[in-house]
Amino acid sequence: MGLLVDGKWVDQWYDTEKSGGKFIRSESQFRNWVTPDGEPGPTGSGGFKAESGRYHLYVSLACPWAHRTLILRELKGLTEHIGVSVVHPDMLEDGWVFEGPDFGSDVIVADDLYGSRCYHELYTRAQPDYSGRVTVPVLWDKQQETIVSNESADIIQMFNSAFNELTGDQQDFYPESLRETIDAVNERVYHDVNNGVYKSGFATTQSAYEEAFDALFTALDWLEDRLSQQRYLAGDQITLADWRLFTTLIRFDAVYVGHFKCNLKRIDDYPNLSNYLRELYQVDGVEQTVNLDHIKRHYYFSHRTINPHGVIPKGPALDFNQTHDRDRF
Ligand SMILES: N[C@@H](CCC(=O)N[C@@H](CS)C(=O)NCC(=O)O)C(=O)O
Repeated sequence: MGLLVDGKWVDQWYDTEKSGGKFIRSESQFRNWVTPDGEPGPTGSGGFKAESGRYHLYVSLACPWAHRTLILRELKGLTEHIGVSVVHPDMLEDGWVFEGPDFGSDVIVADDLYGSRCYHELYTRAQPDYSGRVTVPVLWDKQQETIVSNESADIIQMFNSAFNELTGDQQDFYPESLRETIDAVNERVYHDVNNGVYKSGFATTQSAYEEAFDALFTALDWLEDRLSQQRYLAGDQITLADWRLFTTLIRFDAVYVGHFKCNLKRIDDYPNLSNYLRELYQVDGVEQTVNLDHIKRHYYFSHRTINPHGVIPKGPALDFNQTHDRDRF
């Protein structure tokens, strides 16, 4: 685990000393957008036109942020247009790498474009003097050999609409009329739930942990209540808000309850959240993006400050294919 400083890899864990034990997530630095015509998007520079085969996605199957991009790639019919490379789930002294011990998963781990060993080589290929965290996901442009974006929230918006002409898929998970609601839900879900579990798990003081824990379970109660009144977070259609929550919920009982000490309740204890989770899991294309072997292996084996011996729990038994009751709406 580490980061790049002026293009050189430095092995160090998150520094929580200056923030009173709190984990503070850094901002993503590559913020360009793929657009239908190559015009600049809301941030960054232009020159990234939507084209088949031009872009490549680098992910970890363990990572909830990368997971969002894989889901949108499936749902928007982009699998033939955008390739994917998967890192090994063990993230140790060299950060994410493309090699590692077998642990019972048959997913191929490799950098399909450059055959790199370390994932940070991709960042220095894009920017030789890069300083900052080396995170997944990355949307890579094979033509300019650079990173278009390393911000999953932006990548899922690009996938939602930039390639529509190419794929003919007009489904809209971020419709104009619901944007205000979606953005408001996202804001709370991001801080208290998606990032909230990390703030709880990576806290190094009791008070920082308890603050994150309380905000997380207050937000889960709010979501449970919302989902007792409507089928999805923004109303009666699935939107980006749902997919952004989904990737945290699917990891919750297997990892966050134990490893990140988010143990007031399990998702299974919330009737609406658990049925909603199963419904989203059963949407066509989603199940194949979920890999619980990579998920459990990554968190329990890589976070040695939290779990020094890297022992991975065998349970819990989970079955997201059980029937759900969400068609009651
Ligand atoms: N804001 C980024 C966050 C991505 C992120 O933090 N990914 C984690 C994996 S779950 C990572 O690669 N961490 C490596 C590190 O922080 O050094 C996004 O949503 O794309």
